[in-house]
Amino acid sequence: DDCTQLDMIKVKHQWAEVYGVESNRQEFGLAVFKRFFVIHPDRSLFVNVHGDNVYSPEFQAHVARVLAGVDILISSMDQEAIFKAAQKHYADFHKSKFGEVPLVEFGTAMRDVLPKYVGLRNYDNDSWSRCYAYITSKVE
Ligand code: HEM
Repeated sequence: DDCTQLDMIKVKHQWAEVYGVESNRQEFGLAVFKRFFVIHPDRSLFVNVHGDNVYSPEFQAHVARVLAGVDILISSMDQEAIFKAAQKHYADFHKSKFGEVPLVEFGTAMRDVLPKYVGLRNYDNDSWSRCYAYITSKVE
């Protein structure tokens, strides 16, 4: 299913609660990665960023970089040319260094954690599913 204009508005708005100035984005990111490692226990790709200790400064800095990437994708979702360029940048980076990465599992981890940070009443799982699929869709 498509990530519609309305889905984008909702996701951007809810993302602001998670990642905006008044949020605790570091705590959110840590929760996502903890959940991700439950779903996908293999941490071997993350040795360079101290994946064995998610509380280490090295891993926390990695978390910040990934969330910044998610922020760029979400922010540019409705500006096709910029979005495509950003998406290609991350796709090429992961592909050249690691081959396929478990993006579906990462999305599940995000959606498992999001309701706690967005607020259950506002959280729209369907919009997040559709737009996460969009931002992680295959690039030509
Ligand atoms: C939408 C999803 C994702 C985004 C936006 C994203 C973004 C990023 C960014 C911005 C970096 C840092 C690049 C740099 O060094 O400047 C990174 C590194 C990395 N990402 Fe992702 N990522 C995503 C999902 C994943 C997933 C699911 C995996 C699963 C294995 C993964 C594995 C890695 C690894 C292993 C690194 C490098 C760690 C190191 O520095 O050694 N990423 N990612």
